[in-house]
Amino acid sequence: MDVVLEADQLGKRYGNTWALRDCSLHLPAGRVAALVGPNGAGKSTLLHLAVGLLRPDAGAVRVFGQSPYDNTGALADIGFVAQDTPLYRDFSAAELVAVGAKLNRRWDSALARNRLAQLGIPPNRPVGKLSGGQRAQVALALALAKRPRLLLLDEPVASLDPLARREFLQSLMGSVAEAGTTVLLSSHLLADLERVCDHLIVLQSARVRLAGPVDDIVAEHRQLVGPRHDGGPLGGVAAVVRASHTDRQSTLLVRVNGTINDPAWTEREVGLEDVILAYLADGDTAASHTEWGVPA
Ligand SMILES: Nc1ncnc2c1ncn2[C@@H]1O[C@H](COP(=O)(O)OP(=O)(O)OP(=O)(O)O)[C@@H](O)[C@H]1O
Repeated sequence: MDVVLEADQLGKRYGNTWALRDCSLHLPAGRVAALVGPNGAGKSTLLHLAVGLLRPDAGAVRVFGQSPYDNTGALADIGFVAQDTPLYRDFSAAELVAVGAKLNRRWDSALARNRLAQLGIPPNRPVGKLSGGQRAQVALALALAKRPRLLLLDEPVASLDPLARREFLQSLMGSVAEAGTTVLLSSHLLADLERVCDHLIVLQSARVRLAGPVDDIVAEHRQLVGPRHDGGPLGGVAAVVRASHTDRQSTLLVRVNGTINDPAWTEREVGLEDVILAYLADGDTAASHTEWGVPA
């Protein structure tokens, strides 16, 4: 299994606060990975470390076996679209495509032009005068034209309308499947991610909560409904991720490590979105309450 991106006890700190901590994960080649987590969880920080814009304060990140901060040569193989898709605002889309051709080894101008024409993006208007969604489309077309082996996208579809979002994700899937590109994209739109991603990384409060292939993650989790359960071991259950109770009944989202043989429990399969929400639901906000001087 070729590993494209690997983090080992990776950490980044701003002052006394860790934006990312003890992050260990690997992303195999050819995967389309979703990076999810609440605001401030550390998603952009991880992407910025992976593209060499930030230097780790602990541990290491390697992309194609190299540290991206120390080996700028590796950047030729990485495409990155930052959050809010920054672009040179006085340049037109056509000019940006032409500049890209001068700056990149494997640039596919035809791909960018065709995409932007199909989307009806005016080629000669300064991109600063396009709508936010149109600007995002320009940035994405440029990232695809680079023909990267690893594509990092920080909330790429946040400013797109629903139709454009669907179209973008479909065409992203098409072009990455054709070229075998590995993709890591952060988003809050879980339903979109469930459709297109085959790998998942969940960050919360600067730490990795869950990471791995989507099929394995879904297969390892179940919803159990049964008599009220206030703790204690359950056969076949490795961990209770989330529990809700009425007087007589408990509904548990669990990670299983065997067969649930107790007939008192009704077992149901769960979707990826349910699993993600269960992991994110028990967020730790105590520190924030302390900082604001209000009771938790
Ligand atoms: N330049 C900075 N200086 C100080 N703290 C920062 C800086 N950049 C990020 N942080 C902090 O690091 C943490 C992680 O931020 P990050 O931008 O990685 O989160 P995120 O998961 O991408 O959030 P969002 O979904 O809101 O984009 C947050 O607590 C944030 O306030």
